[in-house]
Amino acid sequence: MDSAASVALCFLVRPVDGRSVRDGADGWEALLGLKKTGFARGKVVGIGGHVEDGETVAQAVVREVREEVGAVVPQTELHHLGTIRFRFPARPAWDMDTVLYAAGSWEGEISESAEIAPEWHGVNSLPYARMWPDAGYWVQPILMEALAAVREGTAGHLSTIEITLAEDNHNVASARYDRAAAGTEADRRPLDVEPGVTA
Ligand SMILES: Nc1[nH]c(=O)nc2c1ncn2[C@H]1C[C@H](O)[C@@H](COP(=O)(O)OP(=O)(O)OP(=O)(O)O)O1
Repeated sequence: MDSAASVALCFLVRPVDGRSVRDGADGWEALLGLKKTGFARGKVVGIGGHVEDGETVAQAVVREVREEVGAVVPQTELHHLGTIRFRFPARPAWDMDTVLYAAGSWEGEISESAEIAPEWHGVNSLPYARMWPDAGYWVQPILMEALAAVREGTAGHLSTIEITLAEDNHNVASARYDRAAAGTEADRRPLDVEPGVTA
């Protein structure tokens, strides 16, 4: 049985100061965070975390964003972008199935928490040297999907990404990125289902 943990991440995106929502990718930045505690401490990561018992995936990502960086994202503002399967063959307890979202609208100020120091980065100038080595395979393409969803409201593509970590649980053994055929707007709705239940 696949016992990977259920995790959800949300990329908040905004136009760079003085730029318009119609600008190309150079005019946009995304919220990442320096992990200060526990798993992946010292790495720059996406904002999010584990789905807890009794929560839907969408409820979990809203809660994690609020806990980690203080922003309140209405579930109606979540754009579903796809899923990443992180596999750690040398440490299967760390396996994660991670649902990806974007949001371009939220309430409250972004602020630091005990777990995360938030950092805005241009979507074309990501801090790869401070991220997981696998970030180079998937973060930028996912942010392009995020921009399409948030800026243009297009249905876009749902992505399925498979990252298998090397024996050191840090470097990449293999990476695969599949973009589904462009979906419908309905595919973009928040995944309002319990973890493990197929939407
Ligand atoms: N290879 C990898 N590359 C990457 O970029 N992010 C990864 C990754 N493997 C795991 N992650 C991310 C997905 C998820 O957001 C996070 C899980 O870390 P944590 O255990 O810290 O989760 P939580 O923030 O939920 O912690 P809790 O608050 O204890 O639930 O790590």
